[in-house]
This record gives sequence, structure tokens and C-alpha cells, in this order.
Amino acid sequence: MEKITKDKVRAFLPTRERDSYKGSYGRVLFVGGNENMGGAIILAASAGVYSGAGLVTVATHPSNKAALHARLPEAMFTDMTDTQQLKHYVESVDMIVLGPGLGRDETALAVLQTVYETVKSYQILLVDGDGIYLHVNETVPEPDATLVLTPHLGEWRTLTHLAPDDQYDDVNLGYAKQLNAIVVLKKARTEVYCDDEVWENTTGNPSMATGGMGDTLAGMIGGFVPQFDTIKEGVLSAVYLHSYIADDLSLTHYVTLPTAIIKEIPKVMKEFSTDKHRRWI
Ligand SMILES: NC(=O)C1=CN([C@@H]2O[C@H](COP(=O)(O)OP(=O)(O)OC[C@H]3O[C@@H](n4cnc5c(N)ncnc54)[C@H](O)[C@@H]3O)[C@@H](O)[C@H]2O)[C@@H](O)CC1
Ligand SMILES: Nc1ncnc2c1ncn2[C@@H]1O[C@H](COP(=O)(O)OP(=O)(O)O)[C@@H](O)[C@H]1O
Ligand SMILES: [Mg+2]
Repeated sequence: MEKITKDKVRAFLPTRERDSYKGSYGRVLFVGGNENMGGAIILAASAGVYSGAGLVTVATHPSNKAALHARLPEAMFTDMTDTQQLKHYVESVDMIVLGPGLGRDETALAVLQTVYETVKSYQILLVDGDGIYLHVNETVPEPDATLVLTPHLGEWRTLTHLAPDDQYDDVNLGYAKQLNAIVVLKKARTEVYCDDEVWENTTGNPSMATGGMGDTLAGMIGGFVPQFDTIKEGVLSAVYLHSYIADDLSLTHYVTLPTAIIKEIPKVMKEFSTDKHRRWI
């Protein structure tokens, strides 16, 4: 098992080219948020924007439109219940983050099916939260994309039927392969299963045990991956920095709010950047 460390993340973090533009940093579609859980997809999309994603669109229930625009004017909105529009947006992005606050009803299933049927092999599809529930419990087509799954321990149990005591690295890695996915297994020390490698995070603390924390990580991964040299480097860096920020905040805060983490992302990316002393002026 390899450790995700500060030095590794520093080396993974890309530098920005002077002539780059928003198209250089990824078009990301966030899909989720039913009438009751709009917050989940707004948190995910906010984390994506603050992580540097070039262009962010949110496909969500129409009742979340005003809140999204008020909280995150950088993001565009589309109605996730409009199948044609959803297909159009899925086709036009590099990465899709599907599931935070999606719900588990008929509408949610139809949304997930549309995304799974539409994605292409050159795209990256992250499935989180209720998306994982539907992935396991409903009949859905296999998505033809690079798949990233971000289960917490409860969701991992749903995916694998593994009891906590049966969770050895090699067993988990075998299930990740069977699922044909990069797996981010979220817990106190989050693990990442990628190809034949097992990585363990070295940051994180119990001030993070609050609703929306995983939605925020999903959004960071969505924002990071299109900007990094490899999917693996983007995933590992997001896992590390999400908890690194929380470790910093926990020095002065009893509980770390997802929104507080999101605000710090651009600052910590600058801190980790190898060209942090470069002046553009
Ligand atoms: N503001 C919002 O709109 C929020 C929406 N949320 C959404 O709510 C949906 C359901 O997610 P939940 O995780 O609550 O629901 P689940 O019911 O899928 O998972 C919780 C269950 O897993 C078990 N479990 C075992 N180990 C666990 C671990 N290490 N961490 C967490 N749970 C563990 C718990 O005991 C519980 O029974 C998701 O789509 C999620 O995105 C949540 O993120 C909370 C905030
Ligand atoms: N005690 C803890 N130590 C470190 N990290 C934690 C702890 N509790 C929760 N976390 C982190 O918080 C996040 C919780 O994810 P999740 O349960 O999916 O949240 P939600 O669905 O409410 O957004 C994960 O990234 C997990 O690693
Ligand atoms: Mg979650």
C-alpha cells in the first residue's frame, strides 16, 4: 500500500500555461440534487468550480435553479428531467459527476440511465451517493466510460456485500477490478484502488464527519481530474487536499463545514503549486 503524501501531491499539481483558457481546464457536468437535496449537488459543483474546472454545468431538479444561481453564479443550469437536454450536456463535456442528492426514485433512475446510455469511452464518469445505490440495486446499462466510484463504507458494503471484517486490500482491489472502476473508499483514512495499486490517504480528521463532506470530495475530484496529467493523479490529489484543508481548519474549528473547505481550495492549490512564487505581472 502506498501513501498519498504532500510531496507526491506537490509533484502531481499541474502549472497553468500563460496562453491557456477555460477550455484548457475541463468541461464538467454535475448531475444530481432532487427537490430535497439540492444542497448536495450545489456543494459538489462549488467544489468543482473552486478546484479550477474551466466550465461547469449543473443538471438538477428545476426547483434548485434559483439557489444554484445565487450560490454559484459561475455555473450554468440545465433541467435534469429534460432527457434531450441532459443527453446534449453529457455529450459536450469531459467529465461527469453523477449522484450527489440524486434520490432513488423513478426520476433519479431515468436520469442515471440517460447518463449511462450516453457517455462515451473518452469521458470520465464519477458516480457517488445515490448514484451508487441505483448502480447496484437497479438494472442499468454498463457505462462505456472510465468509471470512478466514491463509496463510503456503507455504500461499499452495498456494492460488494463485504462485511467490514472482510475488507482486506487485495479483496477490495479485486472488487474494484470486477466493478471496472477506480474506487475511492471513503473512511477515516480513505483508500484509493486504481489499476493494481492501493493508496492510503495520510490526511483527514473527525471534524469532517458532517453531511455534504463526500459531495464536496466528489466535486473536487470532478474539478481536478480534467486538469491533471492522469486520472489517478487527479483523484489522489483531490483526496489528499480535501482532508488536508480540513486538518488545517480543525486546528481552530471543532467542526469543519464543507463550504469552509470549498473556500480554501484555490488557496491550498496555490500553496502546493511548484510555481507559487511566479508573478504574472
Ligand atoms: N445537503 C444535502 O443535500 C445532503 C445530501 N446528501 C445525499 O444523501 C444521499 C444519501 O447519502 P447517505 O450517505 O446519507 O445515505 P446512505 O443511507 O446510503 O448511507 C448511510 C448508511 O451507510 C452506513 N454507513 C456505514 N459506514 C458509513 C460511513 N463510514 N460513512 C457513512 N455512512 C456509513 C450508515 O450507517 C447508514 O446506514 C446521497 O445522495 C448524498 O449525496 C448527503 O450528502 C447529506 C447532505
Ligand atoms: N472521522 C473521519 N476522519 C476522516 N475523514 C472523515 C471522517 N468522517 C468522515 N470523513 C470524510 O468525510 C467524507 C464523508 O463522505 P460521505 O459519507 O459520502 O458524505 P456525504 O454523503 O454526507 O456528503 C469522506 O470523504 C470521509 O473520508
Ligand atoms: Mg456521500
